[in-house]
Amino acid sequence: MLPRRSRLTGASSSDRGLPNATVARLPLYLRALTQLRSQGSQTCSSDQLAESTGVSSANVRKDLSHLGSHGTRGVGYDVDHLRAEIAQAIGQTQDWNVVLVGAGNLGTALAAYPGFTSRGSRIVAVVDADPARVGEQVGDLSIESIDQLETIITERSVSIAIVATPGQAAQDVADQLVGAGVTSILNLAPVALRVPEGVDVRQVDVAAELQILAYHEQRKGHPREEAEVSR
Ligand SMILES: NC(=O)c1ccc[n+]([C@@H]2O[C@H](COP(=O)([O-])OP(=O)(O)OC[C@H]3O[C@@H](n4cnc5c(N)ncnc54)[C@H](O)[C@@H]3O)[C@@H](O)[C@H]2O)c1
Repeated sequence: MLPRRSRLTGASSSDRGLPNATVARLPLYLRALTQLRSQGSQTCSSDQLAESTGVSSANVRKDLSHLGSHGTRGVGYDVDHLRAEIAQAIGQTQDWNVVLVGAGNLGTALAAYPGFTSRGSRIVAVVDADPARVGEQVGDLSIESIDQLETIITERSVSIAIVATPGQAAQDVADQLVGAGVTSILNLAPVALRVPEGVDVRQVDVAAELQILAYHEQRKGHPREEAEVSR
């Protein structure tokens, strides 16, 4: 039995190559470069990439230097070449098949979103534990039973899963996913998943992001309150 621990990918430097902070920004550059290309640009500067991604120019240059791309002085980066390099680095030279578990409010909204495909991930199955939901149409897919999970993962070459179940079901679902061969999980449920070594977990929590913004809002309000008191 492999050791299991609560594990989130992305908190520190990756031991497999690029720093995790760089990996997290590469999709932003790819999106910006795709847009530049569609507007007819053949070259771009680090300042342009910084502007359209919200990353500092210094970080853009540092991130791209990890790929061996340094640009040409006075010209910048070749858009097509850089797109190809980034796509290669983040594995977007192939489509990744994704299974989505939990066809509730959040799950169905994600499953019906058509924008993942153009960015390298394709939801190939939506599964749910509620028999009443099985057969219901979500976007192009019809909801399948959780009992089919293992077969779906094997037959459709799924390596990535999205967990959109209630928190109390998420660990059990993660165990089933890992048991069936999934090695990357995007967890939307508000629980820390325990997974074996070699399985990557990313956690997305909009409520936590809002709490961070609330913290900054509170800090912004603080000096104003002090100014009012001192008047
Ligand atoms: N990450 C975020 O920012 C964020 C935002 C909103 C909600 N959430 C979380 O996302 C999850 C889903 O939220 P929702 O509003 O869509 O909930 P929901 O209740 O509408 O849907 C949950 C679905 O999961 C299914 N389910 C339950 N147990 C299952 C199992 N063992 N296997 C397969 N399917 C199972 C249910 O039948 C249901 O269809 C919750 O955990 C919620 O807290 C996260």
